[in-house]
Amino acid sequence: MLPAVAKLCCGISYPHLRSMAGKHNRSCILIGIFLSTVPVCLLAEPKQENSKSANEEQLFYIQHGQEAMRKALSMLEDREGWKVEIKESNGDVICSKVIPGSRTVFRLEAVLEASVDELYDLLFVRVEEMPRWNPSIKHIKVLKQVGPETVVTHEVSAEMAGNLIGQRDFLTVRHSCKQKFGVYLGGAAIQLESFPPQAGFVRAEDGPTCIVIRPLDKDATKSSFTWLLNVDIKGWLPKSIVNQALPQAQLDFTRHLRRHLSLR
Ligand SMILES: CC(C)CCC[C@@H](C)[C@H]1CC[C@H]2[C@@H]3CC=C4C[C@@H](O)CC[C@]4(C)[C@H]3CC[C@]12C
Repeated sequence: MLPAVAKLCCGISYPHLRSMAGKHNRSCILIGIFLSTVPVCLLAEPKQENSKSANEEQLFYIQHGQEAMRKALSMLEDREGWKVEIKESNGDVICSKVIPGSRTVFRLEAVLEASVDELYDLLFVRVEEMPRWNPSIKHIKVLKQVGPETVVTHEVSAEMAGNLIGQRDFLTVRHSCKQKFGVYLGGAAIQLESFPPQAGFVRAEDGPTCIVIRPLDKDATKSSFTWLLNVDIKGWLPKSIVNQALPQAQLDFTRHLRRHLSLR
């Protein structure tokens, strides 16, 4: 349905987008169309030439990542049913929504003083360096680099005083898509036989999740940052505690990111 709508829009009212799409190569052809404030993203199937050269395993990761991004974007696109949870004085807003299966997801919207490229670099390309500037994250390792747009990562959250939840680890496929209108970072948990849950850690499951970064002003020194946090942190915990800790984790993340940006 969504791709059909998007194709229709490209063909009829966005011919420049259609011609642009042809200029993008690789598996990641994504067209964000601003039907509302959140884009509808169209992900093309990986191209034939690509699938021939990439082995099946790589294709599996790419498709898993693309699928996560597509699902997360369609959650963001649905403007119904969001409840404002937190409004910060700096303009950051977090909304929540209960999705089928009774999990609560959180959407943070913020404006960051950095270009889309800078944020892409910090949050995707140099993801392993994140624990250096974000004390909520203990460790991030890229386990597999599946082409320039897709990675498999292992993350460990930091132990925090006063945090009732405790450390978690995550195994995630992260897929990125960089295009003229901004950057999309999608992800979803995966399981790897070669990387089973570690003793002493509760393996949490991230995703389908997505971060959308778009340029705000003409000189592109500011970007809008929309982050759908959709995580099953596992373990036996009261929902009330989890649903308080997660938006707090988003605020902390954004605070650390801003501080890091201010030190450049
Ligand atoms: C115990 C609970 C409360 C802690 C939850 C910690 C969560 C919020 C942390 C742990 C690992 C973190 C992720 C680590 C890596 C990335 C990849 C990057 O491209 C975007 C941010 C993102 C996706 C982080 C988002 C926040 C994250 C999921």
